Amino acid sequence: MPDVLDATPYDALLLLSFGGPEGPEDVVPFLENVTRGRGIPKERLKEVGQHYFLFGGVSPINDQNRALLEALRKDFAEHGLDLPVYWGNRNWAPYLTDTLREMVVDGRRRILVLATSAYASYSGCRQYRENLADALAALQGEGLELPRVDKLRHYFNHPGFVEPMVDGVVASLAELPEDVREGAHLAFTTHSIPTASADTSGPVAGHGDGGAYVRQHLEVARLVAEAVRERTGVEHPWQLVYQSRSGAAHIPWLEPDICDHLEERHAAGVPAVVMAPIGFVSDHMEVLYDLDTEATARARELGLPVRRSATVGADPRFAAAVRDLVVERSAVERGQDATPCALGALGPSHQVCPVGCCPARADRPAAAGADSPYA
Ligand SMILES: CC1=C(CCC(=O)O)c2cc3nc(cc4[nH]c(cc5[nH]c(cc1n2)c(C)c5CCC(=O)O)c(CCC(=O)O)c4C)C(CCC(=O)O)=C3C
Ligand SMILES: [Fe+2]
Repeated sequence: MPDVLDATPYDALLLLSFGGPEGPEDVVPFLENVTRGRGIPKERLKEVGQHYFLFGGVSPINDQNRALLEALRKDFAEHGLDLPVYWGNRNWAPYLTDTLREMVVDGRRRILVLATSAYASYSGCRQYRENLADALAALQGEGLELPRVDKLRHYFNHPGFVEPMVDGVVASLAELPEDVREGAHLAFTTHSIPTASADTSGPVAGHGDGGAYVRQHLEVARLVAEAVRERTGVEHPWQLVYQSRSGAAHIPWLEPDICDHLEERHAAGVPAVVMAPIGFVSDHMEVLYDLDTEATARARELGLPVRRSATVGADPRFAAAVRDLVVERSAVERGQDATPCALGALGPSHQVCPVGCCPARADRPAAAGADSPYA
C-alpha cells in the first residue's frame, strides 16, 4: 500500500489550459475566442490562422493536456493521493465554464487549479484568474452554489519543471554535429509580452518591484544552463530571447525575437544554437510553428545548425511536481507546516496572488487571489 497523502480541504484538481483547435473548421472561431477585445491587428490574425492550417487546423495542445491528465491521474493513484482531476480550457472545448459546472454537479466544493503556465504575468496568471471569475459568474447566474477556487503557486523553479528541460537541452546538444557542439550557444525562449505588462508582472505596490516575468525566466535559464554545464562539462553561453510577438507594431514588446537573435549569433560567428522554449509547458503551436518551422527555416537559410529542445509536457517528474504542490498547498490551507520546494535564488513563489498582482489593462474581477470577489 502506498502512503496516503492528504489533500484536505481540497476535493478536486482542475487542469486549466489555453485550448486549441482540433480541425480546420475550429481555427477561426478559436482565434476569435482568443483575441476578443484584445486589439490584435487583422493581418496578424490571418497569419496566425495560416500557422494552424499548415498543421491541418489541429493544435497539439489538447492531446498534450490529455496526456498530462493521464500522467497526473497515474501519479496520484500510485502515491495514494485521492483527488479527482478535471480539465477545462480558456479558449476551446472542453470550456472552463462547462468543466466547472460539471465539478459543481459532482459535488466538488474546494477546487485547486493548476494552470499550464509556470510564470507570473497578466497573460500567464491574472488572465486565467479572470476567466475563472467569468466562469463562476456564469454558474452563479445559473443558480448554482459556487465552489471555492484556489490556484497553485507558480512552479517555474520547481525541480520537476526544470530538470526535464535540462535533459531536453542535453539531448539537443548531443544531436548537433560534433564539430559545432562544444561552441553551441543556448537560446532560452519565451512568449514575448508588451514591456508594460512585463514591467508590472508579479506582486507590486510594496510586495516586490514588478518585472517578475523576466526575472523568473532569467532564473530558470540560469538554472538550466548551470545544470547543463554540470552534465556536459561545457559552459555554453546563453541568452533569454522572445518569440510569438503579436499586437500593434507601435507598442513595445520584449525583444530580441528569436529569428533576429539567430541572425545576430550567426554574424558573430557562433557555430550552432539550441533553442530551449522554457516559457512553455508543452510543445504546442507556438513551439511547432514559431520555433520548429519559422526560426528553423531562418537558421537553415543562414547555414546555422540549430536544434529545439523539448518542454516538460507529460513528463512523470512534472506530474510528481504537481502532486508535491498539491500536498504543499493543502497543508498550508490546513494551517500546517509545509516545505515549499524550489531551486535557485528566488525561492518559492507566493501561495496566493496578492491584491493588484500582474495587473490588467482593464479592471475586471479575478478569482483565486487576494482580490477575488468570491470567497
Ligand atoms: C505569456 C503567454 C503565453 C504563455 C503562458 C500560457 O501558456 O498561457 C501564451 C501561451 C499561448 N498562446 C497561444 C495562442 C495564442 N496567443 C495569442 C496571443 C497572445 N499571447 C500572449 C501571451 C502568451 N501566450 C499575448 C500577450 C498575446 C496577445 C493577445 C493578448 O494580449 O491576449 C494568440 C492570438 C494570435 C496572435 O497574436 O498570436 C494565439 C492564437 C497558445 C495556444 C497554442 C496552441 O494552439 O497550440 C498558448 C499556449
Ligand atoms: Fe499566446
